Amino acid sequence: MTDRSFKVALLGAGTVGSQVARILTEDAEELASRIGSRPELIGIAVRDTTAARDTTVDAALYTTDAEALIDAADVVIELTGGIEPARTRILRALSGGAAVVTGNKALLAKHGTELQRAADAAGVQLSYEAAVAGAIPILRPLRDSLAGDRITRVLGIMNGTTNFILDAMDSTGAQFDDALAEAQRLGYAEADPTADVEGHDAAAKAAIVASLAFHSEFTIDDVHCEGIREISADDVAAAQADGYVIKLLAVCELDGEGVNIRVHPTLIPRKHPLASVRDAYNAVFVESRDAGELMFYGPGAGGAPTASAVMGDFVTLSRRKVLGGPAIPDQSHRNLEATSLSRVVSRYTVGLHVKDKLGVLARIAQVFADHGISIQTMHQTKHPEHEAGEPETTIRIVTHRTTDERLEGTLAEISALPTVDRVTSIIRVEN
Ligand SMILES: NC(=O)c1ccc[n+]([C@@H]2O[C@H](COP(=O)([O-])OP(=O)(O)OC[C@H]3O[C@@H](n4cnc5c(N)ncnc54)[C@H](O)[C@@H]3O)[C@@H](O)[C@H]2O)c1
Ligand SMILES: N[C@@H](CCO)C(=O)O
Ligand code: NA
Repeated sequence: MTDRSFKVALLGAGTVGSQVARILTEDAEELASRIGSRPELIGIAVRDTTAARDTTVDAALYTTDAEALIDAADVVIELTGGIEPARTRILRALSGGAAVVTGNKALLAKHGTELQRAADAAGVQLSYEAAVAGAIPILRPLRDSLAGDRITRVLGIMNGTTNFILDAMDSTGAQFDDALAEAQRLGYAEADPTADVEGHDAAAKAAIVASLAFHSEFTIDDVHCEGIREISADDVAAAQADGYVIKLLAVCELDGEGVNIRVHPTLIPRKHPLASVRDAYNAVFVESRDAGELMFYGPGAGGAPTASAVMGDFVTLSRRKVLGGPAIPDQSHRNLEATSLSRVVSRYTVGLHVKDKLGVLARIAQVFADHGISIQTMHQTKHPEHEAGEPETTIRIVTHRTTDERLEGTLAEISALPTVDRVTSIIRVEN
């Protein structure tokens, strides 16, 4: 079997692409045995062929002519990132009959349907395990291992940078800015960490996960997204005092006839399995009708770990190519709609900065009651006796379950009270 070969084109030789090139080169024999045919790396598309690179990879493979490479390939591995020209190149590969592996979450979360339709039309495989939670096998478990079950909810820590920051704040009491600087120093965060910190990276991954878990088509525009920039050391300390840890969670859950998809900072009990996910690790917690609760854990980023996921897809679809099995077509037959956040029911912690005066607490509690929100706990920080001026204090309220809409109305009224200075934080609580 291994005397036959097939042609592989790699697009991009950055953090992940360079690791894929290394594995394709170093493990050529082993891969040929696993696939049953020899993968021949015919070229690596880069922007600059003269840049310094890994010497284990044949320098003659680098080219700037991505299109010629794609047209000659049986399998295309896209690791350049961004929307264009990645989208056009993947469509070109698929329509030309090449199978495609990509880790491009930004592209999939925007144009996944278009790419899947192009793959279906050509009868070729499109695989993207690396796009969500790096090395962690999560997309194929959702699509294949759980194909006979019914998933009800997925909770995920799907961004390594923000988990590193929140973990540093939790374990050292660091402020957000200092933890972010440390994440940048260690190379976890991008030079421009906006997509990580604002939750957009996790939102793209949530859209991809929700599409597979609920057999429907969702894009990043269907995801409600809040980042972690507003989380303070005080929020983290208050969560700790109550037995919680703050994580940036991606939540995808059945909501009536639809699916609610959201990314936001969340308090989770310290005994929840997701609470123990430290540093830049990722984890995805899946709840389903028959399997019950499953957790997938591991490195969610980095060159070699992400290359492992790319290679897993590569070997799997190459085997299918060699053995002649059909590609797995689009699985979005349920056509569920994304639902609005306003009716999602959740518990909340609310921080308020207020005047420390007779009747303030009672007045605030009354507004919650007027809006039908039940308070679980209310905690007031002791005012330092030595401070000059009108005494002020911080109160922290944990609510029972309510809707986002109802909480918004309550806080609008509370913010307008003359004794209330400002709402310092609103964080959801997950059980
Ligand atoms: N780095 C990770 O931890 C990680 C994890 C999961 C998924 N991903 C995804 O994998 C992909 C690659 O990520 P990365 O970290 O290797 O990025 P990177 O920026 O390190 O590498 C991308 C490379 O592609 C090159 N490139 C960009 N446009 C090109 C073009 N038009 N033609 C040829 N080359 C071009 C760049 O010069 C760069 O060398 C992205 O889609 C990313 O979202 C990365
Ligand atoms: N910036 C991403 C890389 C992996 O997708 C993260 O921090 O998780
Ligand atoms: Na993965």
